Amino acid sequence: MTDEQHEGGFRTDMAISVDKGGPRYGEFVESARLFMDRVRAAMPTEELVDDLIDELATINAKLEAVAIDEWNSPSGTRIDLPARGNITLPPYLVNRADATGVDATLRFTRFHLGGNNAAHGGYIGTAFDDLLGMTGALATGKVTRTAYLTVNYRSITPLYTDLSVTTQVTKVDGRKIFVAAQMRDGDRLCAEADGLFIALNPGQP
Ligand SMILES: CCCCCCCCCCCCCCCC(=O)SCCNC(=O)CCNC(=O)[C@H](O)C(C)(C)COP(=O)(O)OP(=O)(O)OC[C@H]1O[C@@H](n2cnc3c(N)ncnc32)[C@H](O)[C@@H]1OP(=O)(O)O
Repeated sequence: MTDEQHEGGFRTDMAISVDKGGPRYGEFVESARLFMDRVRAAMPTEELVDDLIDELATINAKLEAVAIDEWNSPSGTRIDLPARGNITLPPYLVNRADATGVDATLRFTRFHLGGNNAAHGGYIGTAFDDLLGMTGALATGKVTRTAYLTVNYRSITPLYTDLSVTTQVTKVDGRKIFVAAQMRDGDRLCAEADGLFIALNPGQP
């Protein structure tokens, strides 16, 4: 897909894929996630920091050599991988997805730490935004964009725990898709959200 073909600010066809980046792309993304966790948890010596800067310069140069535009990258389009292979998103697995809503399992790790072993509220909002955007897309067959998203934090959201996220379409009114979501640790409600997503018109920036 070229820049001209994507018709506006978001993909019109979502450009989903299962093979870009090859069979070990998922392992690569998980290694990058583990690296982010390790950085967050590290108390390195000065010498180790020197070493790591050099090693990372080599890795970053290799990745710079294969950089590609957002419309064609595997990140965000690999629907066979957690969070579509997008390291920006907290890793979730979709268990069910249809026009009425989505059920997913999500696990926050050290990278997503807010404080006192609990997840950062911004990452909870990020997870809701993406899964509700997916809900809007599946409800309409179109790309949708967040108009508003309200998050209520009801109880502490733990790290290293399988959390369930459930989303529902509550109302569709033309281009407006009203949605809701809940994040639970077992039976305990950790956070809930409601939002409005707007189906983009063709060519809309
Ligand atoms: C199983 C695997 C499948 C995989 C399948 C792939 C799935 C792949 C998923 C990807 C998931 C990514 C999910 C990321 C989602 C973002 O994060 S998007 C980024 C964050 N959001 C933004 O940047 C949005 C910025 N705002 C805008 O661009 C524009 O304001 C909007 C939201 C597009 C609306 O503008 P517009 O299209 O010109 O529409 P406009 O005429 O203003 O409003 C339309 C209607 O909505 C109402 N409205 C608009 N905004 C509001 C508001 N804030 N409050 C109340 N009403 C509002 C208007 O009043 C109007 O109502 P009516 O008069 O029709 O009754």
